Amino acid sequence: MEGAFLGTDKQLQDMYQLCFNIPKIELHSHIGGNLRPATFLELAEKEGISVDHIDFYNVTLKGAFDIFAVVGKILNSLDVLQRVIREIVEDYSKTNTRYLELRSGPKAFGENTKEDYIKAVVEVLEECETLFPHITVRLLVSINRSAPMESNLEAYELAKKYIVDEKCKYIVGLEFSGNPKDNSFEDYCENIFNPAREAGIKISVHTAEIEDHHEETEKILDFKPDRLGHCCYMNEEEFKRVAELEIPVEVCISSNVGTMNLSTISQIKHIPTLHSMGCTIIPCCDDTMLFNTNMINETFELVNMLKLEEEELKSILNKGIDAIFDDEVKALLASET
Ligand SMILES: CNc1ncnc2c1ncn2[C@@H]1O[C@H](COP(=O)(O)O)[C@@H](O)[C@H]1O
Repeated sequence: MEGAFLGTDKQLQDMYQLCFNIPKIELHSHIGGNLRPATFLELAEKEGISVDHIDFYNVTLKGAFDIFAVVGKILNSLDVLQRVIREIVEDYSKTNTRYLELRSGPKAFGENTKEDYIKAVVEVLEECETLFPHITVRLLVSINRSAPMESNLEAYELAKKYIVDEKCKYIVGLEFSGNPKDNSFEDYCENIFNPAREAGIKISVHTAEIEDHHEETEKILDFKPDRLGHCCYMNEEEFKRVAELEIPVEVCISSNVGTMNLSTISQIKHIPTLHSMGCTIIPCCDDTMLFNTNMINETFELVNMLKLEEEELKSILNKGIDAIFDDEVKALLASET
């Protein structure tokens, strides 16, 4: 594998093959951003919703939230939700992803409640165990910074019910996401994240996805989530704290190129910085549909970005196993590698 970065065709092919073969884990994957493109177009047509305003070749942060607005209209029943999840799991399984933590905010469709949404996810994940036996799939319940507090409180109560009271193996934590321009992490600590932590619920937080959010970043690092997502716009002090606190970071290369308005992957600096400081980094897709990506691609781009040899890649992926939220599966995956 040595010299793969000089980039002869054979070396690149070998590295790509390795990125396919190597067992992968995905810890940052939003259901609403992972529809198959064909399914998205089929559903939009069925609902008579125009997608002409969407530029799929250049998805920026604004473009991403334009797409989520459309997804919110077409992903409008439990049947569609279950179909979408089945397709997502099948596609991840085909990329040799062995463990997948999906994330989503529960929604009420028509007569159905948000709890019905959670039940439908659990039901289809159970079904996927038979359909796609080589991949284990779990859910993080999203706390959405763009949604009203009441709606997030309901999502939290549901997460607590399924994780703590019912010990449902399919739901393994909370995550904080949504349009980073809306509200602040701190707004959700008193009613959601502090009690969640006390109840033993694991938490992943989108952090520094946009510029000049240092005040929020400080509060997030003070809280010390179990994992962070993105960390695109941190200053030196913040990177140092992530390293000292040993918080694993979900890194999403293709997504960052889009949301940071970059023209090439080589312009990404935060991932090499995190890596050079000894942080655990886990390559993830974020939204496969929006950023036209998959786990093989994200792994391959990480290898190129950090100029990794095969053993270094294995070591990064192995370290990531320790960051997954399902402790039982963690032990199983660790024993297999
Ligand atoms: C591009 N980077 C991102 N930054 C912040 N939040 C994101 C995101 N990508 C996705 N989401 C969050 O996930 C929701 C869609 O999935 P669900 O409807 O919950 O399944 C989006 O509406 C947004 O809140």
